[in-house]
Amino acid sequence: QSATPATPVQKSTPTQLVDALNGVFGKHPGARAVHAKGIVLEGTFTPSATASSISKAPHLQHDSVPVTVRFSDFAGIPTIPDNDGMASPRGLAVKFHLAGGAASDIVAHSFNGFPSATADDFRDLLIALSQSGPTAPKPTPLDGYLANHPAAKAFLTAPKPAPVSYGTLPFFGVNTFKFTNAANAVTYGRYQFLPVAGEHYLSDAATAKQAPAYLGTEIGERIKHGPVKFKLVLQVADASDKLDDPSITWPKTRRIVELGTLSVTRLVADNDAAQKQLLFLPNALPAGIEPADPMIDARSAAYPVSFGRRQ
Ligand code: HEM
Repeated sequence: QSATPATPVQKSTPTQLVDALNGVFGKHPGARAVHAKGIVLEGTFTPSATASSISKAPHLQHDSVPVTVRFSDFAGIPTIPDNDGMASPRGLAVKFHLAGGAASDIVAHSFNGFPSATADDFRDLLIALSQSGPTAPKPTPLDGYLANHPAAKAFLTAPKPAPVSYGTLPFFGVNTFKFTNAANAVTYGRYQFLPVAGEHYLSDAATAKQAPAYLGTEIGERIKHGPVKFKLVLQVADASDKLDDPSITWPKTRRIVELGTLSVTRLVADNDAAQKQLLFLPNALPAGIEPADPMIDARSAAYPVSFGRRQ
């Protein structure tokens, strides 16, 4: 792996990061600062035979574990229509319920990349966005930001077609984790959830015809006919890959190791109560998995600020 240079100290506080999200989407009482509209389901995760070669984490050994899953639209707007442009990228958050009441989380989205290399950069982008509404004089702060941040420009302009289903989209962990197996061998990698049903998107014309809550309705119908499954795989870093910059997408040629199968089987009955009470933390990790990118801890400090505000 590339030697990581001394990490620059993060300047933004968790509160400033959440305030910056509120600056873009507005404040919506009771809602998450981003990924505000979602749906909670349950199921199981079954590790693959190769998972324990990567990590000694308990859910990556032999036994299946129960999971709670939340699919979401991107925007921090709880009424966002599922067919709106700001609903992408979609989110997938998974809570693995481990023995003894412990839990471990993965929080992923449907784009293989991130607009910003660091939490500070992300806050700068959010502030530029919030200052660049339709009435802002040109060039806007966002124009200036994007001129100097090609990864952010690529992220914002990349096509993000609406999916047929939450079950027909791949989701990407984006940040890099360090995995240690029982023999102390170390692997660096990024999670990917690959839909077993395949990737399926709607045409623009079909997207425009969808009901505002079509994704929630669709997933409820789909699971009546059988589990909605994803392969959880790890994209393994090459020696040349930068571990702490999620704005750089690694090439598709990287080694992929299968970690297991996520099987989503039922809707949670009181969905509003479940969404309110759920808090996913990217750094909720058992022994055998550690953050390898400082954005993971930055995210995990910001999420509880949003959680506190929506209680
Ligand atoms: C510095 C970067 C980031 C910041 C400051 C940030 C901030 C937040 C905040 C404040 C929430 C709401 C938490 C809550 O109320 O429970 C959230 C939720 C979420 N974020 Fe991030 N985030 C960042 C990076 C990312 C990345 C890289 C991804 C995808 C790989 C991501 C995906 C999600 C998803 C899917 C949710 C919804 C989780 C749920 O269902 O409860 N975020 N984020």
